[in-house]
Amino acid sequence: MKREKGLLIVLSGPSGVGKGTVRKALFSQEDIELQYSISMTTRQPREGEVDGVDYFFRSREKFEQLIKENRLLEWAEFVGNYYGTPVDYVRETIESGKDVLLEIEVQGAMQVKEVFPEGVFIFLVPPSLSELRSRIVGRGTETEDVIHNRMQMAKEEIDLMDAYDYVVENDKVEFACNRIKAIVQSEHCRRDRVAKLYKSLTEVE
Ligand SMILES: Nc1ncnc2c1ncn2[C@@H]1O[C@H](COP(=O)(O)OP(=O)(O)OP(=O)(O)O)[C@@H](O)[C@H]1O
Ligand SMILES: Nc1nc2c(ncn2[C@@H]2O[C@H](COP(=O)(O)O)[C@@H](O)[C@H]2O)c(=O)[nH]1
Repeated sequence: MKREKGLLIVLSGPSGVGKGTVRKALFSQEDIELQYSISMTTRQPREGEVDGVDYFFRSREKFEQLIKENRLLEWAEFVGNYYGTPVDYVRETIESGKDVLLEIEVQGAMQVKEVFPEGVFIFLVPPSLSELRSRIVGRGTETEDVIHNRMQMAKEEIDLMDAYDYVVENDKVEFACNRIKAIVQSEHCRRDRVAKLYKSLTEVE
């Protein structure tokens, strides 16, 4: 069904919970079509990460210039690096009737909520904090210092999960992916039903 406006879906959760892994699983499914909002960051690329695919990797100067020019929908400093969402892509995608997914941390998500309260806000949680630590360590991309800082941030982020519309456990990737798919499908059904009712109640006789 072609919709007038797409959904803005925000996926947050502590670093290492599996947002990227679950997102990739979601994007490989045939019964759901989402567009991914590629973020901008000042952090160094990890091995295998590609500019323009995983992130737009930019200098701090460039990032600060984009903040000044209001070209970011939201931005935040996370463990020493800037991260932000280019606004044009998000607006254009929604206006074209397609759903867009933002994978961002909580400070940024709260900024998006101010501008797009009609968004769908999903918080991904690990089965436990020790499992979260094992996942970050197992990924092998961060130093012990960074892992410590990210675990500290995780506790602060979990305190804010009440602000989200949905909390989804990432126990198994397949289960988490199916839960998110069900949320998106039910949000579509709900909004289509409200739009239909609104139309029928406001049509001139
Ligand atoms: N359900 C799961 N069970 C076990 N391991 C998982 C699960 N989901 C993800 N992982 C593993 O956890 C590690 C972190 O996953 P991922 O990089 O997707 O997390 P993230 O939330 O995107 O992290 P960041 O916010 O730091 O980018 C990866 O090694 C991934 O393979
Ligand atoms: N506020 C924003 N947070 C973002 C954005 N893109 C990614 N992120 C989040 O940052 C942390 C760290 O990411 P990593 O790739 O360095 O591990 C993680 O929680 C991401 O979800 C963004 O555009 N805005």
